[in-house]
Amino acid sequence: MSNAAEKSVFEQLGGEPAMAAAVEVFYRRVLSDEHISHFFEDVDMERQAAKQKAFLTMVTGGPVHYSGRDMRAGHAHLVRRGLDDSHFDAVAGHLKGTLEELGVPAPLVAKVLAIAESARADVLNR
Ligand code: HEM
Repeated sequence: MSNAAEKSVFEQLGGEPAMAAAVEVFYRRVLSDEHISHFFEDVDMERQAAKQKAFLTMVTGGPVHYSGRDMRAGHAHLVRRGLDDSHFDAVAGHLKGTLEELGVPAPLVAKVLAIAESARADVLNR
């Protein structure tokens, strides 16, 4: 694994410690955005932190593996509450902003966003 191109984006970002920093920034951004923060109101804090970490680890190809069915099931109740493309776009935007704030190189940011984008249909249950 000496070739960086063979590493997952998760590893290229710096693995676990980088994820911890990213979770903090991402969490702050999402919860301070009134367009999407209401979806997180009834979610308990501990579970929320784990969710954010799972989110970032998953979209960067780290050691968390949810199937498409899990992503569908995990967001189905949110879709019933109106979750749509505008909310997905907002979360993707915060993901981008988080990585940029942490100084992640643009090509790597683009890779992460492409991975996140690939989950859109499942997250929105369509
Ligand atoms: C690439 C896009 C996304 C990924 C990879 C992702 C990932 C995840 C994961 C791994 C979970 C935990 C599932 C479980 O075990 O229950 C989860 C739950 C959740 N997601 Fe997402 N998510 C995405 C998009 C979104 C969006 C756009 C929103 C809302 C704006 C959102 C809001 C939530 C909430 C509120 C929960 C917790 C639900 C609950 O506990 O009741 N997610 N997400």
